[in-house]
Amino acid sequence: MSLISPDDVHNQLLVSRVHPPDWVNPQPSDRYDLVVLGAGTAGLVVAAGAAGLGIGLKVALIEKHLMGGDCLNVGCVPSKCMIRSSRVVAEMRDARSFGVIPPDTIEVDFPAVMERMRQLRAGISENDSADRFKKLGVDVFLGEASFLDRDRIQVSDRILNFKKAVIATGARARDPEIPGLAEAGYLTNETVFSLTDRPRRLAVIGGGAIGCELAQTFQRLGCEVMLFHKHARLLDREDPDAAELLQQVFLKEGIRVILNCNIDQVRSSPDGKVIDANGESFVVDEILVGAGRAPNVEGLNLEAVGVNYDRKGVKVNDYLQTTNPRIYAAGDICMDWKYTHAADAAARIVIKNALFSPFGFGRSKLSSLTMPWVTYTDPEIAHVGIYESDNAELIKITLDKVDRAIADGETNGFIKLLHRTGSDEILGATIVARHAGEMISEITTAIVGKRGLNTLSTVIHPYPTQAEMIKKAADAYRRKLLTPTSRKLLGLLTKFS
Ligand SMILES: Cc1cc2nc3c(=O)[nH]c(=O)nc-3n(C[C@H](O)[C@H](O)[C@H](O)COP(=O)(O)OP(=O)(O)OC[C@H]3O[C@@H](n4cnc5c(N)ncnc54)[C@H](O)[C@@H]3O)c2cc1C
Ligand SMILES: NC(=O)c1ccc[n+]([C@@H]2O[C@H](COP(=O)([O-])OP(=O)(O)OC[C@H]3O[C@@H](n4cnc5c(N)ncnc54)[C@H](O)[C@@H]3O)[C@@H](O)[C@H]2O)c1
Repeated sequence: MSLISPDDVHNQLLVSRVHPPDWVNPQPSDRYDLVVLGAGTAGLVVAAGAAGLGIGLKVALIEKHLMGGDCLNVGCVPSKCMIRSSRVVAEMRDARSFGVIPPDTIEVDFPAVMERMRQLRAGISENDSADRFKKLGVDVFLGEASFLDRDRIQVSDRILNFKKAVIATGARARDPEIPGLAEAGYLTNETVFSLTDRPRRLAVIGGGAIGCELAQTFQRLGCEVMLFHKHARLLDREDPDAAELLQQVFLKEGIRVILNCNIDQVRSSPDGKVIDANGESFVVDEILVGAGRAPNVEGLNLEAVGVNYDRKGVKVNDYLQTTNPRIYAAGDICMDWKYTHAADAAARIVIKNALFSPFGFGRSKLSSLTMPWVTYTDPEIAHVGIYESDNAELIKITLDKVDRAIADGETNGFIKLLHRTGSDEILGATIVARHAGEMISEITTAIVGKRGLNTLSTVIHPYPTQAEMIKKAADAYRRKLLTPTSRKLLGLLTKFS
């Protein structure tokens, strides 16, 4: 049976790279300096980073399913490919406002959208391939890893002795435990990208990152989408104005958003799957669940090595060390930040702390990271640092003041920038814009480089770009500094100039 469906040429290429069917696990070394469990982003970065140093470290990497993990196979990559197709649809629907006459009907060839995604995903997969890691000097083992005792890990018929180990086994869709849901059947991120036919009516459970990105994508690709969310607003952990703006976009695009929802049960009927919620019954063809994540701890036998965990994942300290000091963890298995770039950053910390910090000297901390994130809806919502708080002053600039956004017809958005009261120190920002993800790094760079709004206001931004919004925010800060006295002083200066 194929490891990922459909069993077409693209998925065959993918599998040939990330879980080659004819792979023979190597004879293990006597003792590994590092054994990495899980070959998603975190595991791959740890293994490549340690082996790639060229200092003779013995590194083993174990993967039970597909190397590349969620991001490549069933997460970031396939979702962003589909989002791109769905943006084309949105642009075509909106074409008249640009003076372009669209065809009478805009047809979406859903199987072709999915095939494009599979083709691009297979193309990208080489980077995460077993062959590449073998060439880097990593011993790649395909099979399920399990700790035997404090020194040994078992994978299939091989036993690996380790000095240090890294748990990077990631997370999976959390079962929302709704009566009847399992019996009726549902999709998760592990199965939704295998669809080849478009469901006519799709329910999405969960209005977080997965739910929002995919609800909009499927609606634009021609499904009737109903989005069920527990809380009073979508993306409830994001800036409320950003979430409100997105909600308005969703409603305008025809997504049915059911908020404050409590799903009583799911049942099957001749007409489809019925969701009973908030006193109503909703009939759909497929249900996609994006209701948070559960850590992949099962089968690891963590008890044998004294690694503590709970329903949120493996417990780590700020150095990413588990309760067994020789075992570290990185990525979705142990972190609240469930992002590929966060897994990557954590993996780098693990390499440093596990291998290059004798007696604990020079260790790096997870809490020292400045972590941005982006929800790739349209418009995108990007965030870094703090949200609005009493100790910070807010500057808000809307995109309708930015020439390039006006020219692009993309004025639905804003930047909210927070700086320390009485100083130009940037504490956080939320950007809502079509390409907000491309803009947030300027703010992250400023925060990491300890540069404030005074510096940003001296940075020349090419005209016309939407990122000028950031410069406008910095200029607004400078204007706030002008007091009646300083204005008088400036007046005097002009007199003598
Ligand atoms: C739909 C979706 C879209 C996303 N979009 C984005 C995005 O746009 N940007 C972003 O930054 N993040 C995104 N994410 C999150 C991102 O995919 C994860 O944060 C990232 O993949 C975490 O990497 P990881 O290495 O910790 O875990 P994973 O990628 O889950 O990798 C863990 C690996 O361990 C393997 N494994 C598990 N148990 C064992 C075992 N016992 N033995 C051996 N191997 C094992 C698994 O098979 C898996 O390959 C998205 C996630 C989803 C679901
Ligand atoms: N662009 C990105 O970086 C990106 C994209 C997708 C996913 N991710 C990562 O993947 C992780 C998982 O995403 P997610 O969307 O599953 O989790 P999430 O935690 O972001 O959102 C899930 C939401 O579903 C709600 N929910 C839970 N049970 C429910 C129920 N029975 N009915 C209605 N609503 C319910 C929760 O209250 C929550 O708000 C996220 O933490 C995110 O970091 C990142």
